[in-house]
Amino acid sequence: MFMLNEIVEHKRLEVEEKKRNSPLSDLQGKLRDARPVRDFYSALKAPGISLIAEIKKKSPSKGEFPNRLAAAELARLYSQNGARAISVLADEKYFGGGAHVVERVANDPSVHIPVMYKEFIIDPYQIYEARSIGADAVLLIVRSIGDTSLLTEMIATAQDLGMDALVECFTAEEAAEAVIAKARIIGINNRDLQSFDVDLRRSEDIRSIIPDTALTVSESGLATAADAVEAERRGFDAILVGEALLKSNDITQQVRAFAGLEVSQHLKS
Ligand SMILES: O=P(O)(O)OC[C@@H](O)[C@@H](O)c1c[nH]c2ccccc12
Repeated sequence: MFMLNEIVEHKRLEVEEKKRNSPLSDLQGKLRDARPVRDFYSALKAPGISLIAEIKKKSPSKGEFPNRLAAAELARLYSQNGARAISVLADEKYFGGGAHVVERVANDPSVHIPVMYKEFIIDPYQIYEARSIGADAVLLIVRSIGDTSLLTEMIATAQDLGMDALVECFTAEEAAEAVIAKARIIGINNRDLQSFDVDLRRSEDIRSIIPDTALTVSESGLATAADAVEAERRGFDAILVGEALLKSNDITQQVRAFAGLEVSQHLKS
């Protein structure tokens, strides 16, 4: 079975269990006490390429990442070195994250940049969960939602709660669907979640069909700061980077390089 299908099937069971343990009405009650929303859209729109730095322990394609820092420490390091937003994996089984990890990062007093709840969202319930634990944005994967009217409803739900949605696509058809569903931020995943192949060029072709009214994010497989410069040159507003930061033995330096704060050695001369 393709990996994305397997994850989504498992997610349905998880969401049913979460709903039994804390019904939607409980989450709605918690919304009042959630920390105020930080503006993800404006963070990405700021001049220059915006780095969304990711926190995850492992992934189905890469296994465990060597980094040993706790999530909140990583988040502080990201935010102090030029990242404009943080993406935290909420999925536990496949990515080693969890809602509690998102909650810890989003409520850390030293983290001042917006936090995205990175999850395989298939039910509006998860969007309420994201806000109730202090997240500022959610990821919506067109392929796992699989229905334009549900996608439209979920984008609206996120916005009603004051959050933004990063709507992720793999193909031109999915990008067109995101536009129809009124996505304001559209991510193009360079890695196919079924085959795991990374193709940075394909995302440029897809980007060209997205109107300028939406912000665009190049996601996955960016390996060096030169890839960030290239994404900017191709007109992307932001990049989403995980592995290249998490496996670096100088994370501070690597974050600064992707954020455009350091000129890399070979460009200096
Ligand atoms: O670690 P990378 O290759 O820099 O990729 C980060 C991010 O784009 C990737 O984790 C991702 C993008 N979309 C997803 C959807 C689900 C899980 C993971 C992802």
